Amino acid sequence: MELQREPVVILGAGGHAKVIIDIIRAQDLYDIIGCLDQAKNSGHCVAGVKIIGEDCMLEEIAKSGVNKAFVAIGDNRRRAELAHRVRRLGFVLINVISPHAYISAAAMLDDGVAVMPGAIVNAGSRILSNVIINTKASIDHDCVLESNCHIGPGCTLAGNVQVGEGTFLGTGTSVIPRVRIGCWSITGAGAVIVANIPDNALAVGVPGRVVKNSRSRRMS
Ligand SMILES: CC(=O)SCCNC(=O)CCNC(=O)[C@H](O)C(C)(C)COP(=O)(O)OP(=O)(O)OC[C@H]1O[C@@H](n2cnc3c(N)ncnc32)[C@H](O)[C@@H]1OP(=O)(O)O
Repeated sequence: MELQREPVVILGAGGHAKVIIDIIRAQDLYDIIGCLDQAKNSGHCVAGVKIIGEDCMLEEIAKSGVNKAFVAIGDNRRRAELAHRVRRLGFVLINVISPHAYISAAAMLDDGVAVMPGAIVNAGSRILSNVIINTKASIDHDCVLESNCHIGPGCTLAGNVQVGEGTFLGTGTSVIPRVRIGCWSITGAGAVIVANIPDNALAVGVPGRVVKNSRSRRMS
């Protein structure tokens, strides 16, 4: 008997959404009813999926009986805001996990999480809501990734690392064991983090040093 796929709506239609669509197709659990984006892009397609309108259509979509959504937006603050809004409208946020990622059975994932191809999540790690674990990133044992953070492509987190809410780790960041990176911070591509990083900091280099405040920057 063929499995019934559930309908899901995607918020966002950029490069990140393109990868999310690819993984949802590989998961083979959901039928994508369309993407929501800015009005000027309505009618266009992303990875073969139609942009059916703007976020203001969410209520109408909910009334039509669709109750699954995914926020496919790389910017951490915007993703957090939209996730809050779709939950208030009664949607359930699905997890988008590549079949080419390894997730330990002893790891815990909340909702709205994206795990891209080649990523690894080892035993005892906790991944909270709306986190992105990008391509080939590895999260070793007993890490905690707080909600709305984004672990960029190729990052390596050793054991017992904590990443605060809304933080973005740039491509190829490495973090040694037991370090905490605070909330809404950013690390530059290739940074090696060997000591705790406070909230709202931008840290770059080897070893990673805080060079400025992260507040004015986009998180992607
Ligand atoms: C699938 C995907 O694509 S997911 C998205 C992945 N995206 C990324 O990985 C982006 C990573 N981004 C970076 O590394 C950027 O360079 C950022 C975020 C660190 C730049 O942040 P900004 O606030 O624009 O900082 P700015 O460019 O002013 O740099 C500040 C200082 O840090 C230096 N710097 C910037 N990036 C780095 C880096 N990766 N490593 C070392 N030094 C760096 C700059 O040269 C500058 O030094 P100076 O003050 O001596 O001139």
